[in-house]
Amino acid sequence: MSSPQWRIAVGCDEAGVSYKNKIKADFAADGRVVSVVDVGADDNTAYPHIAAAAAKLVAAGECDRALLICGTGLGVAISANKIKGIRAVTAHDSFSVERAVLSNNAQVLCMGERVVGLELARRLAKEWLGYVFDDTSPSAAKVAAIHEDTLTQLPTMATITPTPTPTPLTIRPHSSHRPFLAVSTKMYFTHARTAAFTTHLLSLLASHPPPNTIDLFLLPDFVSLPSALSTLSSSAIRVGAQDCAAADFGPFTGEVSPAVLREMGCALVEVGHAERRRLFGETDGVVNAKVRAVVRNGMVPLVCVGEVDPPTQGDGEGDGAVGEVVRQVGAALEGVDGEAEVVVAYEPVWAIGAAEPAGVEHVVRVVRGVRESEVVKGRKGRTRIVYGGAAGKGLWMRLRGEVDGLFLGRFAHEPKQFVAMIREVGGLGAVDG
Ligand SMILES: O=C[C@H](O)COP(=O)(O)O
Repeated sequence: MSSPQWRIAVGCDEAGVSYKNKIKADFAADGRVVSVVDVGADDNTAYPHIAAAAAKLVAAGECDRALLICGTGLGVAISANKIKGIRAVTAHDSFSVERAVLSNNAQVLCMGERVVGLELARRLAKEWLGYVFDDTSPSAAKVAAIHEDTLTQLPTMATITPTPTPTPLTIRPHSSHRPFLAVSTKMYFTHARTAAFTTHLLSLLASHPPPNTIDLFLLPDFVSLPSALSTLSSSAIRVGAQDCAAADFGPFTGEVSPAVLREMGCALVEVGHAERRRLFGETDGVVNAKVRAVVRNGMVPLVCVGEVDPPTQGDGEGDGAVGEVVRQVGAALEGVDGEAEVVVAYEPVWAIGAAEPAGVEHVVRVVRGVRESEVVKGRKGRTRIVYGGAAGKGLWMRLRGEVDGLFLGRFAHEPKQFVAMIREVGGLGAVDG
């Protein structure tokens, strides 16, 4: 058998620079290596980004293998394994390096500069080049099983099991749903600002990881969707769109198809925002057609509803709002599969763009009214009701247990603000600075 010709990606964080450079030079001089791509600049880039960049080259078929170095070899392995199709291992002994390839067909080898001596690391990297996985070996079926859907795919929103709440019923009387937290950039951002927002968000989350108990979404403008999807692909933040067409394809110049959004990787589509109803004349019928289009394409609709006028004394403390909002929810969900997952965003129109959110009592009254309405109670699919409209820091502590999450706008347009909200909803402490 002819000896393999490897295309190898190498990378490291600041703790692994000298080993990475030494082994990279070894590879360059090794006749079994045809190319070496160094994804790690010698700066202070955090290891998850380096590891993901190298793993993506392997996943995309642009490299055959990757060798990653950090302080322990652990963080880079964990990060690389987040990339679909990647099997990354940390190994510091000859037998493990051999089995990593022959038993596990691992394409990514990780080592720790603070764990193993340089000469051993170089020797292991050299040995590693000599192993080739045998597709006909008994290990092949086990390796294939690693990537079966049940093991590798994150649960879809519809199948995520709600987190059991340890909080007493008196504090969380109306909601045991997994919290939902989304931020829309509306049309406030340039494309460059969206890119800077996602990059900064990633770096903040690297040092302050979000709890995995919340569904997190960013809804950028359409044009910024591809880069946001790419940048956030290995993070806990999923990406959604702010609107879509009611049809999948056809002569609808300027529209964006829900099928294309799905194809791009969107999981959520906002429909019926008050600004679209007011500025673009979207009626209940249009909103309903779009909700059906989103569900038809396998995504979750974020259905925006809300009364136009603030409550006045003598309207039964907002009962007029309850009736109007329940009516809007009913219209939006008409003909929608009752088993489909839906997120309803209660956004009083008068609170959107305001300095303060609606009062807690008002929100609670309307949200309870929607939750107890036949249109929601009759649904089998998970139906979360979240609040939006000048939502910001501190609001979750006042509304939790009554709403299933928050839909954020201006007050999460700085990455630090969004991270602060994530931590608040996740029950984590504030971050200094
Ligand atoms: O899309 C988000 C909501 O409309 C809330 O926006 P806002 O918080 O800037 O008022």
